[in-house]
This record gives sequence, C-alpha cells and structure tokens, in this order.
Amino acid sequence: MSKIAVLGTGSWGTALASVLADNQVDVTMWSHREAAAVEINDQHRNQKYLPDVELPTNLKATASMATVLRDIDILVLAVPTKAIREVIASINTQLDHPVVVVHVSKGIEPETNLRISEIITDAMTPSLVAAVVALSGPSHAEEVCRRMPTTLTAASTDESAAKLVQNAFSNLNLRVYTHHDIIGTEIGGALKNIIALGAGISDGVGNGDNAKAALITRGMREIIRLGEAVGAEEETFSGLTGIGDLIVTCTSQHSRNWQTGYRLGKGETLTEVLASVGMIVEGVRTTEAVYLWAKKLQISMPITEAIYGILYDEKSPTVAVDELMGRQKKKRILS
Ligand SMILES: NC(=O)C1=CN([C@@H]2O[C@H](COP(=O)(O)OP(=O)(O)OC[C@H]3O[C@@H](n4cnc5c(N)ncnc54)[C@H](OP(=O)(O)O)[C@@H]3O)[C@@H](O)[C@H]2O)C=CC1
Ligand SMILES: O=C(CO)COP(=O)(O)O
Repeated sequence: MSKIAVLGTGSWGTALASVLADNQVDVTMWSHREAAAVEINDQHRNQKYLPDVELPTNLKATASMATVLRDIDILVLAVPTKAIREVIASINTQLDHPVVVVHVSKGIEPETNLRISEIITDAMTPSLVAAVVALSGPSHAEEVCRRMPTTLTAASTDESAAKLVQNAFSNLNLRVYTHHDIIGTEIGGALKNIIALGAGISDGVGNGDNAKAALITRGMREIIRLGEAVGAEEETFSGLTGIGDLIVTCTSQHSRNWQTGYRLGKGETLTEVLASVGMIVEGVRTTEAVYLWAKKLQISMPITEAIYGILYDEKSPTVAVDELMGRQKKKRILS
C-alpha cells in the first residue's frame, strides 16, 4: 500500500487526508505552522479550517518537510496556487527519490498562464517527478470531511499513476474516476471559480434563478472556448471536472468564490471581503490571469471581462449586468 504525504492543512488538504486515513493508508500531513500540526496530532481537530469536525485519530501531521517526505510514494500538493512554487522549492531540497505528484489546486498562474501541472513540471527537479495527476471535481471539503457522497476525477497522461490515485482515495463515500485529459480538467477547475464569483454577485444584487442559469450556461461556453484553444478536449467539460464543478461552485453556500461574489453584490469591497474570509478565494487571481490571457489569445470572454471590471475597475455589478444584456444581438451559437 502507498505511503502518502499531504502538504497543506487547509480545508481541502485536511478533508482529503481524512479520506486516506479512513482508507487505512499511511498518510501524514505537513503544515508550515507547527501549531496546526500539534492541533491535528493532539486534539484531532483543525479548528481554523474545519471547525467542529472530528478528524480520524490515525491522521498524523508534522511541520517537518524532511519527515513528511520520507519513503513516500505519493505527494499531494494541497496549498493555494500562489504558494505552489514556494512549497516546491522546499520539496526540491528535501526529497531524495521520485514520487507521483498529485495536485488539487484550482488556479492559473498570472503572467505565465501556466496550469498547476505545468508549474510542477517547471519548478520541480525532474528526477523527483514520476508522474503528475490532477485530482478535481465537484467537492466541497465541508461535505467530504463529513463523509457525504462525492465524486472526483484523477486526470493524468500516465494511466497507471491515475489508477494509483484512484485506488488510494476511493471508498464508499468517495468515488474516483480516471481520465487522460489533464488540460481540460485543470482549465475546468480553475475557470469555474470566475463564474462562481459572478453567480455570487448575481445572487447578491438580487437577480434570480434565470440570471444564474444563464451565467452557468454562457460561462461554460467561455471556459470551453479558452480550454479548446489551449488543447483541452471539449468532452471533458461535460463531465465532473467541467459542468459538475461549475454547478456545485455556483450553487453551494460552501463555496468561498460564491460567498465572495455574494458579499460584493451586497455592496462590500473586495478588500473588506478578502480580509474576513480567512481562506483562499482562487477566483480573484484567476479572473485577472484569464482576462489578460483571453485578450492575448483573442478569445471572447464577456462574462469574465465583466467580473474583471467589478473586481479590479470598481465597476458596479448592475452596470456590468446591463452591459452584458445590452451587447450586440446575436444568433445563438454554441462556440
Ligand atoms: N476547500 C475545498 O473545498 C476545495 C479546495 N480546492 C482547492 O484546493 C486548494 C487549497 O484550498 P484549501 O485547502 O481550501 O485552502 P485553505 O485556504 O483552506 O488552506 C490553505 C492551506 O495552505 C497553507 N498555505 C498557504 N500558503 C502557504 C505557503 N506559502 N506555504 C505553505 N503552506 C501554505 C495554509 O496554511 P495556514 O494554516 O498558515 O493558513 C493552509 O493550510 C485551492 O487551490 C482550492 O481551490 C479544491 C477542491 C475543494
Ligand atoms: O472547488 C471547490 C469545489 O469543487 C471549492 O470551491 P471554493 O474554493 O469556491 O470553495
């Protein structure tokens, strides 16, 4: 059986490590904060990220990177996109053998426009990477840690690595599929956060279900347009990591992206909201990255553009909706 390290003791890392502990996998979490590791070991709690959840007693944690990497087969990166390079720099100095690298982050790196698997390939010492797998899908940590039924996809161009990950995480509460299209998986996971911010804004200003359904549908077309332009397969977006994740993030009150949008729609500023959420809201950085990326690729993404305007140009949400509704009349086209 695999020995696994989960790096990051935020909500998602903790929920996924709990799944592995339930499966009796030898799993250890790593935190850059000693206090977080001590709380998990001594109290079986993670009060900051998953309040009131009792963690499995066989779930261990450490603040030592050298300890967590010792003899592992699989490394799970569960930190926000902006922390990935810093964490990899530390892995490069402490890991001494190749491992399967799994990432669960949903973002695009601004300026480089790299997907997470591309950041890993770019930053990690090549001899340490046996394969890269993206684990993604409609999955809020708050439900997974309560063992509520959830589905995920392990996407990799290396089928045996995807199967290894499928076997480690699968149980009666968590069904894991494998898939080869890692590009489509990563694009779907990152870009749905932009649309979820928009769905939250729409709900916050008091628009109804009609508006949200339109955002989800037309937002999906924008995601597909950019995805296909960078090598994703269109079919991937009909699956769990595409429409599945888009639906859950646009409709669930667990979503930090939806919550942020909702509060913006109610009139709070982005600075106020981000100061109090206390968790990563990936869509904010991804909106900026994708807005500029789409311009460079000359891809039309009007919803992303409207959300960029609200986040970064102080555009009022109602003006943004008017502009979207008042665009030049079009024939309905799928692309
Ligand atoms: N939460 C969810 O339901 C899901 C999240 N994801 C994705 O997973 C990724 C992680 O999200 P999530 O766990 O929710 O995020 P959280 O904000 O809950 O936690 C982030 C974790 O990363 C740690 N961290 C932040 N910066 C650094 C750094 N520079 N070095 C080391 N550790 C760092 C934090 O440490 P500290 O304790 O100091 O804050 C914390 O443990 C995101 O990309 C998210 O989109 C994907 C699916 C579901
Ligand atoms: O990716 C997620 C659910 O699949 C989590 O979304 P949020 O980051 O918006 O909470």
